[in-house]
Amino acid sequence: MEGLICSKVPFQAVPSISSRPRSLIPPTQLIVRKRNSLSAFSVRAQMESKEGSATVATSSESVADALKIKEWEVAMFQDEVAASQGIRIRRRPQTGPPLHYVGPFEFRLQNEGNTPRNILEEIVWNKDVEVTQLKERKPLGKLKKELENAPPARDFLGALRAANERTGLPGLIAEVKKASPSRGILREDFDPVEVARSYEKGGAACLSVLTDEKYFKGSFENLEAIRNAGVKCPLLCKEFIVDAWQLYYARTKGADAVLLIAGVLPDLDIKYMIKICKMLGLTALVEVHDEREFDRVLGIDGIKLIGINNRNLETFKVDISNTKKLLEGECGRIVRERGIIMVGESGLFTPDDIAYVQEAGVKAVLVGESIVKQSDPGKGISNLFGKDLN
Ligand SMILES: O=P(O)(O)OC[C@@H](O)[C@@H](O)c1c[nH]c2ccccc12
Repeated sequence: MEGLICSKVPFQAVPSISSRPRSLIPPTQLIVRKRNSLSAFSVRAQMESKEGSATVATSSESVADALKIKEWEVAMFQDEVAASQGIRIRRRPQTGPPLHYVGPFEFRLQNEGNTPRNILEEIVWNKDVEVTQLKERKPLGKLKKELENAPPARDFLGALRAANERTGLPGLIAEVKKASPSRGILREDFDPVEVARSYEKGGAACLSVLTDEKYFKGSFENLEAIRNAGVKCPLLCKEFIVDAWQLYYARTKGADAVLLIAGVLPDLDIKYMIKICKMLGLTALVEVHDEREFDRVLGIDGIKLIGINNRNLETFKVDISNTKKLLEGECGRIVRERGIIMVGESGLFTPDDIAYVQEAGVKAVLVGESIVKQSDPGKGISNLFGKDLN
């Protein structure tokens, strides 16, 4: 199948794809290859001479091809819907449709769509592959059965509210975070259960446990171990959710809450996932980074907890004034009216930072780096708040 004979052929030069809406085709580099060992014609000729089973093979081959094309079209459509909502993250690489046959040639579209545009997109593409493989090993039916043995879901939102009322300070979601793509390794001697216990002792209301392995060096084993160690703080499964299957999985591993990132998930996905969360007893923390995401999320019923990430996950830029800016606008008025609990996320290091986001209107904060780096993470909490939370 080698023998690249032509590239940069204008898109219009290819007849059989012209029925596909042009808007779905990204800037294109067309790769046309001469088919040798498996030319469509030669295969067909061989099939015709053999008949019987060979004919079946041809038709199942074409069914598989048709399915692949459909899958590709659905994926493109999914991205188009997302883009119409201002979502820049594409759910999976746009490798183009499967190979098409034009006379003695086959072609495939190749373009910059095959390379992730930023780290968040790379993580999401990786997650898509990871989840597909996990699902094959443990289909939803099997997973649902495991729910029966899961430890009960605890009240994440209630714990944040209670902490806020008790201390007069934002309730703390303390993050069990070994590393991140932007900061590298945060804690060399990383014992997740030890860190979790220390956070609990230091007065954290809830914990966030990173479960992504590849980019954050987290794991579901960590989540499970913390839950099984008897830590009382409700646990947020900090994962890049791209598929409802992951919600069930998180629950079987002992999660009480999950993160839904508005910059990744279109409205319909968020709506659907919120419903499943409710069914499973999971609290959804819906994360936004800008006004447009905030506005979209407020158009969805049943959301009780929204996080404003001060870190742009596409560029890693951190700016805590983002929380203030977003809460000053019309969206801020709506959340106050509806009594939605707001969480200030990322980049919080000092008592002044905490006071600043509290002033902006958050009733909870999500903190990782500044406390996980301390030799005693629980002590890191009192340094962060400027007082002992107990
Ligand atoms: O370590 P920090 O700057 O205190 O940030 C914690 C948390 O907000 C951050 O880890 C985070 C917020 N949203 C996310 C989404 C995915 C991965 C990580 C995150």
